[in-house]
Amino acid sequence: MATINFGGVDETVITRDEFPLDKARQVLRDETIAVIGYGVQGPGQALNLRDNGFNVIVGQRQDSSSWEKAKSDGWIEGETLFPIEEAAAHGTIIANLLSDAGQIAVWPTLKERLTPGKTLYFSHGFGITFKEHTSIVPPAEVDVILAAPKGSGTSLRRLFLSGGGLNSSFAVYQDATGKAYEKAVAMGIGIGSGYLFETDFKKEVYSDLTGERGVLMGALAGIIEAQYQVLRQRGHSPSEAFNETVEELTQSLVPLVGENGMDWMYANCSVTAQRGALDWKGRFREATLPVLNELYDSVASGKEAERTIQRGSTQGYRQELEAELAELRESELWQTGATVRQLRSLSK
Ligand SMILES: NC(=O)c1ccc[n+]([C@@H]2O[C@H](COP(=O)([O-])OP(=O)(O)OC[C@H]3O[C@@H](n4cnc5c(N)ncnc54)[C@H](O)[C@@H]3O)[C@@H](O)[C@H]2O)c1
Ligand SMILES: CC(C)(O)[C@@H](O)C(=O)O
Ligand SMILES: [Mg+2]
Ligand SMILES: [Mg+2]
Repeated sequence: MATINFGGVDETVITRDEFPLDKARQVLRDETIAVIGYGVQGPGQALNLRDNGFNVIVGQRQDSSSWEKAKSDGWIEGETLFPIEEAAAHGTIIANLLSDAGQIAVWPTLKERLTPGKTLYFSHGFGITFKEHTSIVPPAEVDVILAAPKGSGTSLRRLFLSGGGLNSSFAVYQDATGKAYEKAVAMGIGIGSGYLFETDFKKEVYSDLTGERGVLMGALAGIIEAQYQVLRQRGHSPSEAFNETVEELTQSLVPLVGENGMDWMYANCSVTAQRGALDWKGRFREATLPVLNELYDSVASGKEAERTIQRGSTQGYRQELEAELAELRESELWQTGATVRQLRSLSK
């Protein structure tokens, strides 16, 4: 375990150097990891674990598109691919990677198979933290651990295949065997994490729900829509509005932020741009602070969890989500984006 100073604050970080893959394999050598759910994280984690040499099986609803996807990813019916009940019975580490709302309906099935000494693994603190809403209360004799990749399961798999690793947080909620900590770290390494940051279930879910509703997804889409709208209403063409709002952001400036920080991106723009951005960023910060505080309160009060569960448990919810995404995709803004993306290949 390394102590690393982040902006003046010491934090505990696990690196692959001190907890190499061989050690992770050693810790989990007698375990069968049953990955339950094959949505986005399910495939990423199950395939990385399998390729890393762990003993993995997948549990999924039969006659679902995810079942077919699992088969096409090389999981074999009756050998490494089972209905949820069977996989949970075979698994000694039950990796609960169902949707957060879906975990509620399946919980009694998993709970029944969580015999003493087994491990319950999550990639989110949701089910445990919001137990008043989920009723997920694990038996006392099992370890309860978390490794939560800080990014999409798609990126987790892509980075793994390219030899990299996505950073994850990890936590122990319940240590029944005295080995929960090393199992959590070993799972984190096994699924293909780069660095592992220690947290607890509550902090993980509060920060994660705030991040995705805020800057990472909700605020990102919202501020893009607002600026595009202003530019269009002031007479700019779709392509001009899109290029100045999205294309330059994703293709030129955000990669520079990722590479070397905000000041580096600023320093690579004109003095005119730097002056204006430095003058205006405070206005944007102040304008969004109340919204972000309201969002955090909504997360901490359980309101966000309640809404996720309520909406996520209704019949036909996947189709509703699809329809909302289609509306986004078919908007002038994102249709313009589709055309602009096609032009990228021509300019290569
Ligand atoms: N999507 C990500 O990249 C990501 C990143 C970090 C953490 N997580 C966490 O990982 C977990 C899994 O997320 P995900 O996005 O992969 O899930 P998801 O929403 O894609 O759902 C996973 C699977 O659950 C199945 N499912 C849902 N309800 C069910 C039910 N009642 N019975 C049986 N199966 C059901 C779905 O068919 C799907 O195959 C969640 O806790 C999530 O918060 C996800
Ligand atoms: C990929 C995200 C947004 O980081 C994750 O938290 C999720 O819920 O999918
Ligand atoms: Mg999330
Ligand atoms: Mg997240």
